[in-house]
Amino acid sequence: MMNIYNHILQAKNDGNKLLAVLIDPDKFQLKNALQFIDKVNNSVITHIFIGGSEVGQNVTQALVEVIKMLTDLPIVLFPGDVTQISKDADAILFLSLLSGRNPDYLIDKQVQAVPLLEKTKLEVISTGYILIESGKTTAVQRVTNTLPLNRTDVDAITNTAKAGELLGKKLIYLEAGSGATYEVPAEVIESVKNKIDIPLIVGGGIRTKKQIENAFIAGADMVVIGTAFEEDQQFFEQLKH
Ligand SMILES: CC(C)=CCC/C(C)=C/CC/C(C)=C/CC/C(C)=C/COP(=O)(O)OP(=O)(O)O
Ligand SMILES: O=P(O)(O)OC[C@@H](O)CO
Ligand SMILES: [Mg+2]
Repeated sequence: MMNIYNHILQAKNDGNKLLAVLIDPDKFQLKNALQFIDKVNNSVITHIFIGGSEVGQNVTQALVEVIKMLTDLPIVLFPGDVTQISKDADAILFLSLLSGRNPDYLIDKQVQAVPLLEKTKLEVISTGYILIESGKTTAVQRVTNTLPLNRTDVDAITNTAKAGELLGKKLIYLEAGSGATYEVPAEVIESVKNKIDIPLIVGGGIRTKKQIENAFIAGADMVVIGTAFEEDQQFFEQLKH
């Protein structure tokens, strides 16, 4: 099987858009796994992301083990902390929070992660993570004690993304934050897309098919959705037509 990053790169080059469901171990009930993952398997979803800002110890490992039994889709860790590293996932977004100025989330968590990653075969995907102001204080902002970038400051966001690419990041992730009031603006996505060559992921506050399409049209290669699937499983149906 092609590795996960190369598959994302190929999809980007072929113009095949990708859609990830974000499962937050903090909220997901294991007893619902069979029914939920069955819906995921029968949808247009291409990736399963697992992560959260505030997740208890060992919860992620148990969740990954169960989900892995239920799907052939790639399982990608999207961790808020080193405690969310599970050897049974396929890959990990190795995030550095480029929008903030908190050294813990720029480099320290990553250093702490190294001995844990060395015990796994996880594919490590270096990702520049950029939090964008979205109408309310999000969990990422609270946990990291950083400020998001102003959603109207397109230049600052674009330059941050470009700096990430120049630093060698393999992906850029524009994040409005889970449950965001406003998703990442299309003009921000467009501007970043025009400046970088690496794949672009966009997430936070996307709740309709139209918003997904708008993000793709603006230039997102992958969209990530958590809340809309959590709160309304009819959303799987809406995506079919
Ligand atoms: C390097 C390793 C292994 C860990 C640190 C990784 C870094 C720098 C993370 C950045 C900051 C962070 C807290 C990211 C979390 C991203 C995430 C999974 C968000 C998902 O949503 P939640 O923030 O949990 O939303 P809810 O409020 O809906 O629960
Ligand atoms: O829960 P939602 O608002 O879909 O956001 C998920 C987001 O954190 C992924 O980037
Ligand atoms: Mg959470």
